Amino acid sequence: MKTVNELAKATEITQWIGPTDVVVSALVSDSRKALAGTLFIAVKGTQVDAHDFISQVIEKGCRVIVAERVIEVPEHVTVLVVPNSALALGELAHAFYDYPSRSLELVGVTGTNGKTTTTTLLHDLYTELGYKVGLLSTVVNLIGKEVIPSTHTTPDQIALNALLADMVDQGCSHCFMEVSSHAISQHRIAGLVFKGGAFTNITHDHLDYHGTFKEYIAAKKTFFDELKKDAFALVNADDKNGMVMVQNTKAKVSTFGLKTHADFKAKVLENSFSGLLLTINGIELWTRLIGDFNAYNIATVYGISQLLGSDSTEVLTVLSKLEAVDGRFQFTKSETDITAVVDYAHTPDALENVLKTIENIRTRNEQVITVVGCGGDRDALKRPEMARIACELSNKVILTSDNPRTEDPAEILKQMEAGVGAHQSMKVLTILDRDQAIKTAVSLAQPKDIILIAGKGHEKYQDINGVKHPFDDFDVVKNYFTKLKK
Ligand SMILES: CC(=O)N[C@H]1[C@@H](OP(=O)(O)OP(=O)(O)OC[C@H]2O[C@@H](n3ccc(=O)[nH]c3=O)[C@H](O)[C@@H]2O)O[C@H](CO)[C@@H](O)[C@@H]1O[C@H](C)C(=O)N[C@@H](C)C(=O)N[C@H](CCC(=O)O)C(=O)O
Ligand SMILES: Nc1ncnc2c1ncn2[C@@H]1O[C@H](COP(=O)(O)OP(=O)(O)OP(=O)(O)O)[C@@H](O)[C@H]1O
Ligand SMILES: N[C@H](CCC[C@H](N)C(=O)O)C(=O)O
Ligand SMILES: [Mg+2]
Repeated sequence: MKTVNELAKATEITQWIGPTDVVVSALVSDSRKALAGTLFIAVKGTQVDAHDFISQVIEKGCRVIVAERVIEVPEHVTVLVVPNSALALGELAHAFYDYPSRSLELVGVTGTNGKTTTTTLLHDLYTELGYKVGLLSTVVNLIGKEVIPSTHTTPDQIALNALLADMVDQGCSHCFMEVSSHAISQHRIAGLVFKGGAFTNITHDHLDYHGTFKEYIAAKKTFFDELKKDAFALVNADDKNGMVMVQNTKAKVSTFGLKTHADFKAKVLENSFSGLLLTINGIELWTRLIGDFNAYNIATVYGISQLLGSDSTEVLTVLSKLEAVDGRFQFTKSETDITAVVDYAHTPDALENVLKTIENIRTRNEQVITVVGCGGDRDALKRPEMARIACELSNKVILTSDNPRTEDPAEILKQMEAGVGAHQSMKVLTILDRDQAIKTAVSLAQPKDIILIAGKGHEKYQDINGVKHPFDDFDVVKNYFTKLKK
């Protein structure tokens, strides 16, 4: 419970209409969840403008409304007019939950790829170091070992602050969280105090939402623009937009990388199906993670740990024991010696990295068979690109469905096929049903071949028209492997 007076201190209010001493039991931004005593914040979204629901929530008993314009309400209702409701929602939610980020070492990781991997490694690292740690990620949210299912990469303002408050209540010292570009644009992280932020990389994704690559960069950069002076900003020195991210930051800037000079510099010595041997700032380290891109992730994690003041030797010892994240280069072998790799590569860059990793670590001239699709209601421009990359770096490609969501999967596949050059088309099969596509890959594979199943990684469902049908790439391929005769 909080009074409007207390809450109002947390955000800019341009006009205040009505009573000031009202008690608020909860914050709500979805009219369907409004109850008597709750404060309703009207946010204009991509589908609807919640200002249209204000009279409905007043009927349900809301006595306080936060809105972007003056609205006519009964006398007993308070209206707080704010310049930006989404921003106010973040700041008010932070205040409502007693400013939880101030009591945590909160570190945010942004970038196109590598957020889940780095934040999860950080969670596991700090847990091993003896701390109770929170994690907010695409795969799962964790408070220590307690699992809270994840619906977004970065939760909305209310859910996010409620989770951070639970972390504080349950004695967490740190929280590592993914910061998606959608979250930055929608002010889901407004009001939070970050101990530091890290930038992994930026490549083609989400242009459906941000419009242009320039706008996508600008959205990510805002995160660093808003870090405080005593925070750290760790960026990828090898990414051409790494320094762009921190052009206007007040935070203390450090870099990591493999190719150019960097404060935390990694060098890959060996790369195989059992892991990576690398050096970080000259110290040798063995990790179970696979692929050069994971050397970047390890360098990010190591860099953050040093910026948080942890002991370098202790950190490196633990890092060498950590397991890969679910659905990230997760592999299994059939009794007939076919390898299947399940990976969450759902962007052109990630797909290229994973296929190049396979190219580097395969020992003989095995065939690489790639099964890949692209999600519906997401950036369509990456579809032909991903098909082109799959063809260039595989011996055989099976184009299939990912999460079509509300789109026609056959149409998505046509857009992917447009990326396949005439000289490559012999390599390509299109099989809409993902289960059948995986089955076909298994039947085409010879002993020693490698099947890459890309795009869905850890996901346990296929979203078709809003219905989540149980589906797990790893289980499906393992099942077809068991049916193979030796
Ligand atoms: C495109 C997008 O990001 N949409 C997010 C956005 O929804 P929106 O702007 O479309 O909202 P809207 O439906 O127009 O509604 C506007 C407001 O009206 C309210 N409303 C709506 C209906 C109603 O009856 N009553 C009502 O009050 C809503 O609660 C909302 O406050 O705000 C919602 C509330 O925070 C999010 O749940 C929703 O995420 C959707 C489900 C989504 O799929 N988002 C994905 C793209 C996303 O956010 N992904 C990133 C990761 C991307 C990556 O890097 O891989 C993530 O962080 O998860
Ligand atoms: N540092 C990296 N650079 C490039 N590609 C990477 C990197 N780390 C992981 N990948 C690739 O990207 C895929 C997604 O990795 P991860 O889940 O860690 O990224 P993410 O940023 O959390 O993605 P999302 O935006 O969906 O939350 C992996 O399966 C792998 O193929
Ligand atoms: N966080 C990403 C996940 C994409 C995963 C892929 N399987 C798809 O459905 O496109 C997104 O929401 O765009
Ligand atoms: Mg993620």
